[in-house]
Amino acid sequence: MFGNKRIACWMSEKKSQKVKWAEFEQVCSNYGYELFKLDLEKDIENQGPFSVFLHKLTDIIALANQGDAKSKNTINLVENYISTHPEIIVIDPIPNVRQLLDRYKAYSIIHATDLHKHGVFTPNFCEITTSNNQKTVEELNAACVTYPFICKPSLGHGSKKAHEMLIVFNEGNLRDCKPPCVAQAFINHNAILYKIFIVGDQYYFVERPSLKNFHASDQKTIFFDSSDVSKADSQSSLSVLDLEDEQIPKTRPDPIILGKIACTLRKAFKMDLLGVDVVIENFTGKYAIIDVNAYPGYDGFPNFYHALLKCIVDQVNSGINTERKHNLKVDCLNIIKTN
Ligand SMILES: Nc1ncnc2c1ncn2[C@@H]1O[C@H](COP(=O)(O)OP(=O)(O)OP(=O)(O)O)[C@@H](O)[C@H]1O
Ligand SMILES: O=P(O)(O)O[C@H]1[C@H](O)[C@H](O)[C@H](OP(=O)(O)O)[C@@H](OP(=O)(O)O)[C@@H]1O
Ligand SMILES: [Mg+2]
Repeated sequence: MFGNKRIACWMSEKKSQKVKWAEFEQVCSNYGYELFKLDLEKDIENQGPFSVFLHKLTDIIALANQGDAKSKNTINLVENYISTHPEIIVIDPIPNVRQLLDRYKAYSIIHATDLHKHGVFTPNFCEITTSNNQKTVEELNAACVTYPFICKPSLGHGSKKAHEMLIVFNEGNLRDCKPPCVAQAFINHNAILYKIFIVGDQYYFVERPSLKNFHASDQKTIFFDSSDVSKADSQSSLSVLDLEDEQIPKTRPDPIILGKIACTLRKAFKMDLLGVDVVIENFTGKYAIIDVNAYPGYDGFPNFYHALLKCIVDQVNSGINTERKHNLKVDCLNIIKTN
C-alpha cells in the first residue's frame, strides 16, 4: 500500500509508553507513510524494506559501551544493517548520537562553536577521572571551575544513573564526586530553565522549573536526581528561591538568541532531534547551555508528530546525505508558532 514509504521506529519501553501511537500513525499516514515498530529481537532484513529509521537507542548504546554483550550485538546488527542500506534515512545517525552519551565530549563541542559572540557560553567544566583529590583540585583550577559546581556522571543518557548529580560547595567535600564524572560551574539563574526542542529546521522553547541560586560555603554536598527538578510538573524543594533572591528581576528569553543556539547546535552535532537546556545568568543576562539531549521528551511542543513528519519528508526530499545536509542548511531555524 505504501510501497517503501515505511518508517521503522525503535525506542525504549519507557519512551514508547509516552508516545500516542494512534495519533502518530495517523499523522504518518497523512504524509503517505506507514509506521511500524522495529523488533530488534528479530532479523531486521525480514522486517524491511523501510526508507526511514527513527530511533532512540541511547540506552542500548550505553549498555553496549559498558560491555553488555547482548546490547553490543544489537548495536552491531543495527549498524551493519544501516551500512548495507545506505539509502535509509537514519534519524539520528548513531555516531552522532554517541557524542551525546559523553557529557564532556558534548560540552567540548558546544564550547568550540562561535556562540560566545552572541552572549552564550558553556559553564567552565572539566572531567573528574580520579579519586585523588589533589589531582582533582589541579583539574578544577586548570579549567577555572569554581565552587559551587555541579558534578554530573560522564554518561549523559541511557540509564537512571546518568541523572544522579551533586552540588559541591567546597574543596573539603570533593570526595563525594564519584568518577567518571564532569564538574560544571554552577550558574545562578533564579530557578528558571528554558528547554529548546529542535525537530529538523523547526524549534520551540518552554520554560521549566530549575535549581535555586547557590553560593560557595562550608555546607555539605547536595545529592539530587535531575529527573526530579526540571520536568514540567516538578516541585523540588531545591527550586524554592531564598527570600532575598525573590527580588532579582526576571530576564525574558530572547527568541532570536534561542534560535541562534538551536541552529548552531543542530549543525554542530549534525542531528535533527535535540533538546537544549539553557539558563540565563543572574545580573549578566548571559545564556548558559548546561545540557544537550538526544531525542528528548518534547513535552509542550505543539503538534510534535507533524513537525517530526515534516523533518522526515525534508530529509527524504533533500536527496543528499545527512552529513552534508546540515552544513548546507540556511542560517536559522523556524520557531513553531502557536495560535
Ligand atoms: N551548570 C549548572 N548551573 C546551574 N544549574 C544547573 C547546571 N547544570 C544543571 N543544572 C540544573 O540541574 C538540572 C539537571 O541538569 P542536567 O540537565 O545536566 O541533567 P540531565 O540528567 O542531563 O537532565 P535531563 O536529561 O532531564 O535534561 C537542570 O535542569 C538544572 O536545573
Ligand atoms: O524534559 P526533557 O524532554 O529534557 O526530558 C528528557 C531528558 O532530557 C532525557 O533526554 C531523557 O532521556 P534519557 O536520558 O535517555 O532517559 C528523556 O526521556 P525519554 O523517555 O523521553 O527518552 C526525557 O524525556
Ligand atoms: Mg537537562
